[in-house]
Amino acid sequence: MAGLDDVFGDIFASVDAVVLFSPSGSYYERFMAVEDLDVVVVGTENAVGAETFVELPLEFEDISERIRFGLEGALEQGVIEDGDELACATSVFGDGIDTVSRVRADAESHTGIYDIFAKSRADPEVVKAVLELAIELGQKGQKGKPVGALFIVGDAGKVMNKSRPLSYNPFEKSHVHVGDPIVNVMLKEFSRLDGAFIISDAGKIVSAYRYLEPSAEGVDIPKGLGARHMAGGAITRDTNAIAIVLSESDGLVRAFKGGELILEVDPEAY
Ligand SMILES: Nc1ncnc2c1ncn2[C@@H]1O[C@H](COP(=O)(O)OP(=O)(O)OP(=O)(O)O)[C@@H](O)[C@H]1O
Ligand SMILES: [Mn+2]
Repeated sequence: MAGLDDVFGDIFASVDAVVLFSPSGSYYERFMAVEDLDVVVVGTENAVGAETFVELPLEFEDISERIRFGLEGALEQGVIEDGDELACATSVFGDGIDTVSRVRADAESHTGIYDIFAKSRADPEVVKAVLELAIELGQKGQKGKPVGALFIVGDAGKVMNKSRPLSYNPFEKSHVHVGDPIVNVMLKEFSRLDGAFIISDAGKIVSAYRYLEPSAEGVDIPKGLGARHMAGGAITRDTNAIAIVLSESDGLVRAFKGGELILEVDPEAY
């Protein structure tokens, strides 16, 4: 098989590190036995007790997302560097690792996605569901027309204290959660209406039609955007919530945390 090693070997020749996605213990040990090799383990938990570990809040189904997200986290934690050549090994079909992909770490492609998932108070599944919903709304609009929407996720008690109702709250006595298909239909329907959705750390829809009243002092938002983005950004400085905002005017989905814009994605690119 020397011939195949020559060809496939290019994938891992002279890499700076090997990144193992959720390896088994014995698989990890085999890499640790290789001299002078930097090994980074990425996964939802550090099941192998790896020295260098990057936590993924979710086991991403999409392989390129899984790798992109893992590398962004690894860059953030300083365990790899911009420009590093990496052999990323993950499972695509089975339980074990079956695929190697050579990827160059690129700090420029930083999306901020790691920050909103890994460092938020809210459950990562909830953040993901709301982000997906905003992206879907951005792609489809409401009956073909562009819509805007504002979702405030996490730290709901404090957010409620810094806001007031614009109208009766249709979620008042309900116990519904983001991610349920029926709830997503409701949220899309209500997105035509004014104000913000307030969502708890665990994903419960606490309220719709909420008018946010944070102090907006010193919050910077991109030029051309108005009150929705200002209110969304500012509430994340006053509380530990994150804001996910779909702009009706430019169609982009943005996320704010700690008063800062940390993620900007074009729904059409998904
Ligand atoms: N303080 C607030 N709290 C909750 N919702 C708000 C607040 N201010 C504005 N909105 C909502 O945002 C909508 C759009 O407002 P505006 O055009 O000023 O925002 P924007 O940042 O330019 O967003 P877009 O890009 O979607 O137009 C309003 O109709 C209202 O529903
Ligand atoms: Mn506007």
